[in-house]
Amino acid sequence: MKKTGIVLMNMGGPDSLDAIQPFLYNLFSDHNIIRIPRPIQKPVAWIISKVRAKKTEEYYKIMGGKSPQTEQTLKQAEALQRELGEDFAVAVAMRYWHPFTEEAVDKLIEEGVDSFILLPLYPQYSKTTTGSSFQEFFNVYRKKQLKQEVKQIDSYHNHPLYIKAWVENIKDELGEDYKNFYFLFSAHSLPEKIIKEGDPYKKQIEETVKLIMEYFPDNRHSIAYQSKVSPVKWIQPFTDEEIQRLAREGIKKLAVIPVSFVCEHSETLYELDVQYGKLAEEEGIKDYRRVKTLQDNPLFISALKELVLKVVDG
Ligand SMILES: C=CC1=C(C)c2cc3[nH]c(cc4nc(cc5[nH]c(cc1n2)c(C)c5CCC(=O)O)C(CCC(=O)O)=C4C)c(C)c3C=C
Ligand SMILES: [Fe+2]
Ligand SMILES: [Fe+2]
Repeated sequence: MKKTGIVLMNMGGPDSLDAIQPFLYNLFSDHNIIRIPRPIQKPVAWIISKVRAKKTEEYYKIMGGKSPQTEQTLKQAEALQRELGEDFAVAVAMRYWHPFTEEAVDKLIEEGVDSFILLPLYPQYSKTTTGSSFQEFFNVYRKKQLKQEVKQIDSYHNHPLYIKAWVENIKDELGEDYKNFYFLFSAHSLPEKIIKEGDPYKKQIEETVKLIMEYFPDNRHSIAYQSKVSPVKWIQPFTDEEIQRLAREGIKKLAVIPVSFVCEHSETLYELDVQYGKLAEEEGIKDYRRVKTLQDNPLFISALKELVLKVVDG
């Protein structure tokens, strides 16, 4: 019987306070995410990770000492495995922390898979995220001299079930009162240069938002970008500045929708909930809500299943 290996790709997050610096070192060593001249990338990554770890530690402490990303991604993998059944084997491949891509590939080889499907947990494609995970997979694939067929799913920012999962989470959070909320979609920002080089990420975010808003024709909305890291120019408006602008406009009921994320981590639990929740309160926004990420929402897991089956049917 043939078996297909699903490589469920995500960023990964520190699973303890001690893991923060090595996690950051792996991240800053990646030329796809931050372009430091190659000969000095690793030593510079070591220095930046040492410095940044101190700041980052503060918010992982508030989150209970670790990122919940790994646990939630493993839950998504279990749910997808149940949906797909025994002709498939699902393994999680994290880019910057355990379980790493090589661990996922070893697990799938042990399970005897005949082919691989690469499935990123990034609905919108960016070469900094999905592109980097694909590259890492092919590094491992070449190193192990594998021969199995590989297919990849680049993005699914407009998949109807992915859109419906967001609609469901928004209505679950806001209830009957949803019509009275301003919707602020917050996506991870990127250096402007990457978009100018042709990265489809921003266009795909805009399309996801347009499709979600077809279900909410009477709500006002806008898009903003969060989590700028380096001193270069990043895509704007920034989420905190947009919250301040909306407060000045007199918005009192604000729903923030973390549209580029499918599980919880520092960008949602610390930045959106703690930092921007406080900012919204200070700015006079009376009802600030943050819609939860999709995690193992059955509609989202069905979207992933459909994407896989479409590739298999080919
Ligand atoms: C250095 C530049 C970075 C780019 C470009 C970038 C793009 C990018 N990131 C995500 C999603 C996540 N990033 C997360 C953490 C994180 N990202 C960067 C840097 C860049 N990201 C850093 C330094 C960190 C560590 C935290 C910090 O020090 O601020 C996470 C959370 C990990 C966790 O806590 O579990 C996510 C998720 C996307 C989607 C993206 C581009 C589209
Ligand atoms: Fe990031
Ligand atoms: Fe980030």
